[in-house]
Amino acid sequence: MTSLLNIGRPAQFGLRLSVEAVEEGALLAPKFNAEGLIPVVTTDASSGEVLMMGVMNAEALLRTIDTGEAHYWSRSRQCLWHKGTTSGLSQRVVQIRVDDDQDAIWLRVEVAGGASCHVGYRSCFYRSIPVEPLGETPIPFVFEETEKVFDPVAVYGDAPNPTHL
Ligand SMILES: N=c1c2ncn([C@@H]3O[C@H](COP(=O)(O)OP(=O)(O)OP(=O)(O)O)[C@@H](O)[C@H]3O)c2ncn1[C@@H]1O[C@H](COP(=O)(O)O)[C@@H](O)[C@H]1O
Ligand SMILES: [Mg+2]
Ligand SMILES: [Zn+2]
Repeated sequence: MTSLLNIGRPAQFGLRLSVEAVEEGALLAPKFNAEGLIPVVTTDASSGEVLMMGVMNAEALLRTIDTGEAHYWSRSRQCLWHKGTTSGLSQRVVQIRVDDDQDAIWLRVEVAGGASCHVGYRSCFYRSIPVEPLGETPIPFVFEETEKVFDPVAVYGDAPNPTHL
C-alpha cells in the first residue's frame, strides 16, 4: 500500500516503501516534514566549514539538482529562495548528500564572493559559545570570525535583515 508520504510526490523522487529501500536502496526518496520541508546543512566544499542551515521544499531540492545552484525555501519570506539573487553570493553545488533515512540534506558548495552569510561573514556560524562552568549572568559569545568579508548595507541596503525577531 502506498503510504501518505508518497502522495503527490514529483516523478523524480522514489517511493518510500520500506526502511530498507530508503536506507540501502539506490533511489532518492526524500522525506519532507508536515510543512513540506527538509533541513539542509550547507558546507564549504573545500574547507568543510559549516556555512548555514536552511530548509528546502521539493521544488527547491529539484531546482538545486537541476541547476547546480543552491535553492532553499525561505520560511521568513515564504518563497523559493535562489541564494544570491540580491547579493550575488550564489552557491555552486559540488555535491549533494542525503542521510540514511533521507530526511536531511548536506550541500557541499563553492560560494561566489567567499561569503555566505547575509550579516557579512563567511559562515552563519561566526560565533561560538564557550563551554565552561556557568555563572549567573548571560553567556557571552566568542567571535570566531572577527572581520566581515563584505558590508551588508552596501550589498542589501539599509534593511538587510528580516524585520522579525
Ligand atoms: N541572504 C540571506 C542568508 N544567507 C544565509 N542565511 C541563513 O539562512 C538561514 C535561512 O534563512 P530563512 O530566511 O529561510 O530563515 P529561516 O531561518 O528558515 O526562518 P526563520 O524562522 O528564521 O524566519 C538563516 O537562518 C541564515 O542563517 C540567510 N538568511 C537570509 N538571507 C536573506 O536573503 C535575502 C536574499 O539574500 P541573497 O540570497 O544573498 O541575495 C536577503 O534579504 C537576506 O537578508
Ligand atoms: Mg533562522
Ligand atoms: Zn547568516
